[in-house]
Amino acid sequence: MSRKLFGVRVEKSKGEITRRELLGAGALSNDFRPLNDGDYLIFPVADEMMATGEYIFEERPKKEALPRHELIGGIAIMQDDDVRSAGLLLKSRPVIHTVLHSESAVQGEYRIKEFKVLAGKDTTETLYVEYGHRFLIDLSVAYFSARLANERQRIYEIMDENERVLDMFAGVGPFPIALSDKASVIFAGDINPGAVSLMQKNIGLNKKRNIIPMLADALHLGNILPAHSFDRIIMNLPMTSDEFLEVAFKLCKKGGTVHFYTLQSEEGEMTDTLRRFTKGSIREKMVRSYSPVQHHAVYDVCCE
Ligand SMILES: C[S@@+](CC[C@H](N)C(=O)[O-])C[C@H]1O[C@@H](n2cnc3c(N)ncnc32)[C@H](O)[C@@H]1O
Repeated sequence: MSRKLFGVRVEKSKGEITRRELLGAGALSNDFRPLNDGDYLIFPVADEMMATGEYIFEERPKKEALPRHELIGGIAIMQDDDVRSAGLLLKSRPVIHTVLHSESAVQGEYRIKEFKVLAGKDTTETLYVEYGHRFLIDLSVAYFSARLANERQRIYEIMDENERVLDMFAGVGPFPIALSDKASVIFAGDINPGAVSLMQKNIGLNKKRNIIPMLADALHLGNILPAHSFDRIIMNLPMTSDEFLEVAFKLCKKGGTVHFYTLQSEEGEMTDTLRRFTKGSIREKMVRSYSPVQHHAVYDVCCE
């Protein structure tokens, strides 16, 4: 829309300084575009006293607020089934190639969501980069969330060199790949063949030589791997990881650490359960809020 407004006409060489002065004085009508007039610029102003005349200005197009979304590589995931907002999101950043609507919560043994394509390329695959590591992700095949990126980095930072690590629910391999530079070896199991296949590709993509991917039910790991042989064990299956605690503490060395992830409503909810397995220290930390009544927590548990 165009409108007749007061304006200040200045030489182009003085354009930037004038713009800043008008902005600083609160006089610039920023909803309208400045006019280009040969060697001059004309800024729209609210104050007649400052004006050099009246001019016709074009209104700037209003930026629409983008819908809430989670970004994984080139895929934006929206909670709402809204095709129009998905179109805005797709155009907002060149990196976004697909906008999905998550039609379900994480579900089933493989912890996968159902997705519908709202805009862009018809795919659930993308390439995601986290702290310099690259991951092939296929959200319809295996679980992945970028929200634990800082948590993976936290564990990397507290680790010692040459640790033996076990990830019992490794998915496409984000924890093993994030930790591999410090570890001597990482055993990484998952029950989902699709996740293990992507994990193998991700190990190759990041040229890691010390990760052993395993297609395995974590319940059987106590029969496959030597007892008390790991310095650090990752248990990221928040809904049901308590069912695997016996196996984890059988495999953890004395003095080693189990990182136990869970969904809970109150702080300390799992402390008594964990106390059954160790006399060592139990430290709890909130990872992120999950729903109005639950949060994702991690317990760093020392095996004694
Ligand atoms: C919440 S996801 C976490 C994946 C990965 N750690 C991450 O952060 O992206 C849990 C994973 O556990 C796997 N899983 C579920 N039950 C399992 C079991 N009994 N044994 C091994 N893996 C299992 C699922 O297939 C899924 O990939």
